[in-house]
Amino acid sequence: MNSEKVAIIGAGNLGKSIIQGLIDTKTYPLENITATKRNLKNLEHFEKLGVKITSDNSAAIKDAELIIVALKPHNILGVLAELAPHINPEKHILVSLATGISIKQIRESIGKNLPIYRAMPNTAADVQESVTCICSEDYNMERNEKVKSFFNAIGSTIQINEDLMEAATVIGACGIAYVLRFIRAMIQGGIEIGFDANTASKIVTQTVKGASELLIQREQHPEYEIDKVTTPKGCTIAGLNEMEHNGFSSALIKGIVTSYKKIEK
Ligand SMILES: NC(=O)C1=CN([C@@H]2O[C@H](COP(=O)(O)OP(=O)(O)OC[C@H]3O[C@@H](n4cnc5c(N)ncnc54)[C@H](OP(=O)(O)O)[C@@H]3O)[C@@H](O)[C@H]2O)C=CC1
Ligand SMILES: O=C(O)[C@@H]1CCC=N1
Repeated sequence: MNSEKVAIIGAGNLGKSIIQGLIDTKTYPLENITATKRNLKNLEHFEKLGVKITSDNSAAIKDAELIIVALKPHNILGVLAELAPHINPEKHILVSLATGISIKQIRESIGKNLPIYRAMPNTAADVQESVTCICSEDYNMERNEKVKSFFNAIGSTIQINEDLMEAATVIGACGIAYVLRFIRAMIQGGIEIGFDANTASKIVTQTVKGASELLIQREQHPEYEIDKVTTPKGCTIAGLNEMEHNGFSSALIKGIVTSYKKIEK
């Protein structure tokens, strides 16, 4: 069990996924986690399990060491400026999850020289399968470990440079939505060729998991595994080529680049 207290400021979609993941791993005592948002209604189920909830951000960070800020990019700087008088640079470690907001902007809005990290997890935190990219200008090993250990509790972590945080947002965080849309399309195809939705979903989700595990465990290039499936003159290559003629890979790459350009830097 990790002993430090954690405040999660702005527990919306992402914040709640993280809290759910932490609850299931039991890596932090639940009474050491405080979650905030203005309307507390949909955090009440966490409170019943022992997580503290409040609308008072300054009260939430009072005893906390780790401050995880899961606010939207449009209001994070304003909320942090309000919170600044309550931030103690000797005690607090601040981790922002906000897309496109730099460490420099955060430091300027707080006006204090505290350790600031940016982290980009994804909503698979809910089931401890997030990959979280982390960057900081903090070279303190102990604090680095604390931040890494927080996100390792809900999946795995990768240390990157800040200039790659937007790219990490696109392939790691937006990536969940791209993959889910791909899965939905496969299920729809499965229904059209004969399966009921439930059975198609079971086959497709396990197939996606299996394909991922092949790459994760064997560390192979996707095309190496694709070659094993594509029988010459067979049905796989016929289908794959038809997908490519219709712009499958191109559509994905264009979508990724469009998402990337959409992030204001
Ligand atoms: N969703 C995702 O998959 C990912 C999101 N991100 C980033 O994480 C951040 C959060 O995204 P997401 O969870 O989707 O957004 P949400 O809008 O779902 O969550 C933000 C939460 O902040 C709360 N909030 C707003 N103002 C305040 C305030 N003054 N004090 C306390 N809480 C406040 C809101 O609740 P209320 O109105 O009740 O206060 C809301 O639930 C964003 O910056 C996003 O870019 C990063 C990776 C993945
Ligand atoms: O769509 C968005 O802007 C946020 C960033 C990553 C996931 N959701």
